[in-house]
Amino acid sequence: MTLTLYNTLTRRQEPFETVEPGKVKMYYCGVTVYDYCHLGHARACIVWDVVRRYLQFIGYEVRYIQNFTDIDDKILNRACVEHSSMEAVADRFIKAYFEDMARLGIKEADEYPRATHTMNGILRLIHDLENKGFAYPADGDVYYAVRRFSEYGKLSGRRLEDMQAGASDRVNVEDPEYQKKKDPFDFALWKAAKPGEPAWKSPWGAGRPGWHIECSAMVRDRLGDTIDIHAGGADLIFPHHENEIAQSEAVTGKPLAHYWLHNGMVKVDGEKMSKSLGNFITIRELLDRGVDPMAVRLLVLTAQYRTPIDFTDEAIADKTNAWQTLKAGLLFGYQYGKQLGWEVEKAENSLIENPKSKIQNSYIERFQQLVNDDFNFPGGLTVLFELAKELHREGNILVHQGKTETPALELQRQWQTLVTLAGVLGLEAKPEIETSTTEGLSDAEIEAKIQQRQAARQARDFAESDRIRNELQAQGITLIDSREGTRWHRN
Ligand SMILES: Nc1ncnc2c1ncn2[C@@H]1O[C@H](COP(=O)(O)OP(=O)(O)OP(=O)(O)O)[C@@H](O)[C@H]1O
Ligand SMILES: [Zn+2]
Repeated sequence: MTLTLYNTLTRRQEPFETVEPGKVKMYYCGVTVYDYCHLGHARACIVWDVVRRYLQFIGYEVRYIQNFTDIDDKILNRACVEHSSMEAVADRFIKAYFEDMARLGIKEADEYPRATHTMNGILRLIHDLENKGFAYPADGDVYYAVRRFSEYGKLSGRRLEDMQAGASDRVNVEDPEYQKKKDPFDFALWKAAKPGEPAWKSPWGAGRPGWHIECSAMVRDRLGDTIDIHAGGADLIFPHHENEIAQSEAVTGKPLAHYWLHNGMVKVDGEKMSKSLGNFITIRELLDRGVDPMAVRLLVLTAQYRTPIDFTDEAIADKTNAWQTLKAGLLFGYQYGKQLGWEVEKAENSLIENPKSKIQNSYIERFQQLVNDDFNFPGGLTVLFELAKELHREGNILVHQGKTETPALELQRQWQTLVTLAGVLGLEAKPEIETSTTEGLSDAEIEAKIQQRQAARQARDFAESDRIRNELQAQGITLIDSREGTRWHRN
């Protein structure tokens, strides 16, 4: 079974082959930290989190780096409005980033480089570009000479000539940057310090780096000249990633990344959800409303990762329902394991030690076959839902008939498979939280209530009998009356 990926660079789906066998070097262009993260960022972070988890699941050792852009005009503007510093604004929103992502169950990257901590690498790259004739200083700024890089446009498929035709009437000749550039398409690698702005020393005078060079330097610093996967949102293909390629490859003469992968946008009424457009909902707002983080994950994973998603309240409601189904399957073992004679804790531990030993089966194979096709997570999810529905059905049979159709050991394997595959997608149901509402009543207490209700019924006190039923229902316990007596189950 081979993993094949759609590569933005070649516009084809290709077999995945790494530079070093068994190892993946992966870089994701993370957030510019000037505000809380919105659902668009959540999508990007969830997609790359799951890509990393999946690569690990199929046996790769993954080194995953995600940056924070902590030098930017937008951060400076916010600092100015708040009478604060760029560093303070960045620190605040980096802290918020970690809080939000933890709530969504995003695993931390191996490292989170920041532009401000990569200044030497940035200066070295600009220096090398200048030495090789790809950069020129202009009045304290330094620009990249786009026309010197013959492959410019290879990622986005844009040709300078076409862009020129389209852009000629949009160029602002009054713009001071325009005056300094030799060509309107050249872009800033270094910007001369402006009064009151943070600045770093450089051979071209005090200033700060441009956005694109930050990433080129961080990739090189942490991962080397050529990496396996460079990821980011589709909005970054041009100019950001095109410029990263121009900068890095002009210096090293080697490909920056073999696979360029891009997640589709979260949209609102057809437009990109974006901080700058103001049409966003933050992750914390959404979760504070009571939306389950796993419903957000499902919203992201039920769409192919490259296609756009429309964010609507209905979509969230729909995924919340879907999560209930999956959750029921994931909690099966905790709910019925003891009754079925499993040793749940032992089984879980052995899963952690050796996830594949216990669960080699056709479900895993099918899951892998589906996901190997360009990270088809929606396909993979169908396997999870199949397992969850089956377990849910067996749970109902157990409650009503006192035994299951499928042998207990087979059910245990199915449950373990479901938990493992869900873990690959970062989907987790926490038994201590999910069952906490019923934890107040032990099995014996529930039985006692049922006895009381039985007595009330015999005394034809149906109001009292209903009261007890409703009281139990409110605590997540359903009663089922039959000729043999009353059975119960936790919902
Ligand atoms: N609406 C969105 N849907 C999917 N991914 C997004 C969306 N908005 C941003 N991203 C991705 O999130 C990452 C961080 O984005 P960044 O902080 O640069 O946001 P941004 O695009 O500048 O913000 P905005 O456009 O909201 O002002 C990038 O990889 C970007 O492609
Ligand atoms: Zn980047």
